[in-house]
Amino acid sequence: MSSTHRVVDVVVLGVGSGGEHVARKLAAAGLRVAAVDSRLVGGECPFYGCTPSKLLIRAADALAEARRADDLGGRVEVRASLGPAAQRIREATHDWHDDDHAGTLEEAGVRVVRGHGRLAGPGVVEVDTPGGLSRLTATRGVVLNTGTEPTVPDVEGLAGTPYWTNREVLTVSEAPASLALVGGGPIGVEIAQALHRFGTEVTIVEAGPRLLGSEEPEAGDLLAQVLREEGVDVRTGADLTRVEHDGERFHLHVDGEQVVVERLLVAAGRAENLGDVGLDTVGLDPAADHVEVDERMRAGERLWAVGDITGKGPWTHVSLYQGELVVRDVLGDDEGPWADYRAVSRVTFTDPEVGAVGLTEAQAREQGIDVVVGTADLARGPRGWIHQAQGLVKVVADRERGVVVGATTMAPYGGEVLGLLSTAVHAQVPVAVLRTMHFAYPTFHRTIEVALKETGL
Ligand SMILES: Cc1cc2nc3c(=O)[nH]c(=O)nc-3n(C[C@H](O)[C@H](O)[C@H](O)COP(=O)(O)OP(=O)(O)OC[C@H]3O[C@@H](n4cnc5c(N)ncnc54)[C@H](O)[C@@H]3O)c2cc1C
Ligand SMILES: NC(=O)c1ccc[n+]([C@@H]2O[C@H](COP(=O)([O-])OP(=O)(O)OC[C@H]3O[C@@H](n4cnc5c(N)ncnc54)[C@H](O)[C@@H]3O)[C@@H](O)[C@H]2O)c1
Repeated sequence: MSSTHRVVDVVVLGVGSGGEHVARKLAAAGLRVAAVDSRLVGGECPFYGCTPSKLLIRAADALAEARRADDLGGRVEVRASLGPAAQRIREATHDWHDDDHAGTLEEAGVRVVRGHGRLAGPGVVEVDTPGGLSRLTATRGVVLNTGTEPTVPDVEGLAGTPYWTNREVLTVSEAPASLALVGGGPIGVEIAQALHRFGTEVTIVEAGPRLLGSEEPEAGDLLAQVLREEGVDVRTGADLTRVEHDGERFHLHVDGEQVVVERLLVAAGRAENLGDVGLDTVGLDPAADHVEVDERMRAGERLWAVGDITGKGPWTHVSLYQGELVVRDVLGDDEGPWADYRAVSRVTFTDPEVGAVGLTEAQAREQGIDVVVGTADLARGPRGWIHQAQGLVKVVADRERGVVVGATTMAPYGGEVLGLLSTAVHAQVPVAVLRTMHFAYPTFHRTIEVALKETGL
């Protein structure tokens, strides 16, 4: 095996959303940049995450809306087919080839290196490439962006069965007849509802007491109700003790019953890719859950980290936000502002969508905030009633400071409705000021006014 050595300014190790942004921007600024990836340059989001899942959901929502027309405007016959959505996904992912990412990085002057990379001391990365060992020395430093892998729970019999993770389910071109999902987090609920709308018989097996366990309990409970009304079998607090595959079907042993399905999707969380990236060579603990970063995303000597591995929020927009901070730090910006996670927003793209920003009520109480909440039922608002939609708005406010510190907007396009409250949390707009706003009639966001009033602030 041969070995090569190259000196650059910056090495991006793992090219997810934030790493790709860093590599492109620093190369455009004239720096010598190498970007190392062992799989697809661009990471999970464009190939197996956000983009394909949202294309699937867009198609499934169109089916649901067409079915609603039956009650509202006349007879509509829906014959669902996954074909067009699968085709759009294939186009968007270039059939799971990363030319659009790696190629454009190379055009921007980035040297793309394929293979598993590891830190080998401050500013040094070694890559197992198909042609041998490649040693990269980064004079300014390394940006670590190695992301996550699906976690597979330790359930008897599960290992060795042909289960799917997000990486398989988003590549299919036909909806399975039946599917069980292990996990009722964002991946589980989004895919469960979408495939159910394409005709798949769906069972969600969630060990925790509710769906979307990290969000407000009211949202998880209402989502379970919505999914059940739609026909999804939602089992929360479920104890999955064993899985078998008989060559054709999966048999799940859940709470003493058997659930028999054609396909099984494991959506039970993610594990950070930190075990084999040489963290010990830079004085960091390879067994830690996350890489600790400061407000400039610095993680050690000549080392920055961005994305899911920082534990600041496992979303693409957080990775991109952090990537931009690294770009500014590398290019010598001394002004800031630096990282601020008070108003991190996120959206689960079910129907209705669950948008959230900042702290949940429980998190605010844990922080010792004198909490006051306001909750309002979207169905009682004018547009909620017109649309026969279900949803809610919950605001979590700091009584002492009179500002909103967190909020949930569950509604059709709830992720868009969230914008107003994201601004409120980010800019610390007093509740008293928000309550004097004009809320257009009859919008979904009028329900925010009701929730704000409920706080009594
Ligand atoms: C199904 C699904 C849907 C999602 N939907 C959304 C959504 O709608 N909105 C949203 O904001 N987020 C969503 N997410 C989360 C989002 O995908 C991630 O937060 C996002 O990809 C950011 O990840 P990252 O930057 O940490 O790196 P990743 O995208 O995880 O990329 C890490 C890269 O590092 C590479 N790598 C790892 N180790 C090494 C190594 N040792 N050597 C070389 N290369 C290595 C990997 O091959 C990979 O390319 C979704 C996730 C999933 C799974
Ligand atoms: N719209 C979005 O922004 C979006 C969409 C999908 C995924 N994501 C991100 O991707 C990441 C992964 O999503 P996820 O849904 O896999 O993770 P998650 O950790 O949020 O949820 C996993 C769920 O699986 C359950 N679980 C774990 N082991 C189980 C078992 N043995 N039996 C039954 N249930 C079990 C957990 O209780 C949990 O509710 C998340 O961090 C999420 O934020 C984001």
